[in-house]
Amino acid sequence: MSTFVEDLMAEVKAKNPNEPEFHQAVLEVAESLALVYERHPEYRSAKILERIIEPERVVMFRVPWLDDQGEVQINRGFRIEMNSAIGPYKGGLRFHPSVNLGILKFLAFEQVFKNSLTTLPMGGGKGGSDFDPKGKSDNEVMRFCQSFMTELYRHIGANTDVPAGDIGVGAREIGYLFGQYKRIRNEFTGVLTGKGINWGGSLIRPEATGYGAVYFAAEMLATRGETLEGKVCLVSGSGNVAQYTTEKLLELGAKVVTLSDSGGFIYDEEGITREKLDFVMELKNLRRGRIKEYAEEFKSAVYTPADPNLDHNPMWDIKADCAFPSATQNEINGKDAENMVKNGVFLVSEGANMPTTIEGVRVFLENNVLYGPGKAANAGGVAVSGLEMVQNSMRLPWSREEVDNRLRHIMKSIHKTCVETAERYGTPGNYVNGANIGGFLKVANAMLDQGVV
Ligand SMILES: NC(=O)C1=CN([C@@H]2O[C@H](COP(=O)(O)OP(=O)(O)OC[C@H]3O[C@@H](n4cnc5c(N)ncnc54)[C@H](O)[C@@H]3O)[C@@H](O)[C@H]2O)C=CC1
Ligand SMILES: O=C(O)CCC(=O)C(=O)O
Repeated sequence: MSTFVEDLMAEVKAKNPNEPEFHQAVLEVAESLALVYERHPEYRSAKILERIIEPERVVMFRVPWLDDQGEVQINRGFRIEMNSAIGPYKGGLRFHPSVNLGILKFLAFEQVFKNSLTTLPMGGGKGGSDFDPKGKSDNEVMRFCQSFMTELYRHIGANTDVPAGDIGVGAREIGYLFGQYKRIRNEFTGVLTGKGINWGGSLIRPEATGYGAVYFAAEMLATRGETLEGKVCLVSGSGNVAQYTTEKLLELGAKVVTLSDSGGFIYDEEGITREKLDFVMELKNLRRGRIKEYAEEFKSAVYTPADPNLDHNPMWDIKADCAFPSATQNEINGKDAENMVKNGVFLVSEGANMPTTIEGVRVFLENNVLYGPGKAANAGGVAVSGLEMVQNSMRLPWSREEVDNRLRHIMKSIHKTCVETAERYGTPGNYVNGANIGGFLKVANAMLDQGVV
């Protein structure tokens, strides 16, 4: 580790105690930027990274609501407005009991670089709450969302900060949040993305993150003259990103054999077909059930419950060619990464944000795995959110084909930026450096132009 990185990390840890995920995200970027700082001391003297690390604004607020029994419940709400050098703050809202300041800061920090890579004018932000939508009635979710927006509305706006979905925030939640914003502000604007198609949403936004992660994988494979046809793929998660990753993989002739949720994973050796995926979509999006039910429905599948006492996840110990982690942060540790390499996995395209630990990333890079980090591979979601903002400004919706073509083009361009930047900075094939440096340069140059703000 260079002295620059050591000093920076000591300060980050001292100023942001008890935020391990944030430290991890900063360390990964700082290590890449050490290569840039050797050539461009102007970024170092202007303390660009030190400024990016400090959120422009953090809003933390009380979210009181009444449950179906009439009892008062209190959650904590957050919005991290991380960086607005290249556009309005943009990034999702996460509703999950694990949400805290450190997790949202890591996500907002990643978002700054990711949004820059999309080529669209979007700054970085993230928000959410420790509210758990699991097991709540629609009315409870609505009352929570209305209370959340009753504070959040002051801080956001179509040209200021545009939230969207993330874990636990899908079409239902965005609908309730948008309804409350419109009621309070008395205006119909593109203040949120991921909206319903009849009220300002964009076609392909629900599919975009998953499709994008697969397009990115196809680009990586093309560098070795390969395609996804016939590849055996591990997909984790079973929510929005996992579902549309699976859909696109099936379309391109790959075989998907796993899906998971926080309870455990299913392994279907025969492969998840279109019909089985429809079952998962109904199970997760409408009935809001557990993935375990897949193995009860389809006899070709085996369900393995999650075991917190194991030092690895047996799902990552299954023979396969490609992996698409699409659940949550740090779901692949060093041991998992070793198991994957041992079992033949030679491509990892991250649909989730930071699903691989620092040790896991090291294993992938040392073993020449085609490793697409989340901030590049899953940027398709926010990219189509950016396209939703464009359509809202024009008050003109685009066709499915138009949006999908633009998404493909953006993923191709992100891939090209990663490859060319990694090469320019002396680490060919290293998508981590390519994404970190490629995302950084645009933001850093904008910050230099705009003075010390
Ligand atoms: N929705 C989007 O457009 C984007 C999402 N992402 C990332 O993709 C990942 C998945 O998000 P979505 O599919 O949108 O959320 P979702 O709420 O639709 O699905 C989340 C999935 O992850 C699983 N999960 C959550 N916590 C878990 C845990 N602790 N252990 C095991 N499984 C767990 C859930 O059971 C569920 O299957 C997250 O890392 C998110 O930040 C990244 C870019 C955009
Ligand atoms: O669509 C968006 O604005 C946010 C997507 C998101 O939260 C992410 O890229 O992690």
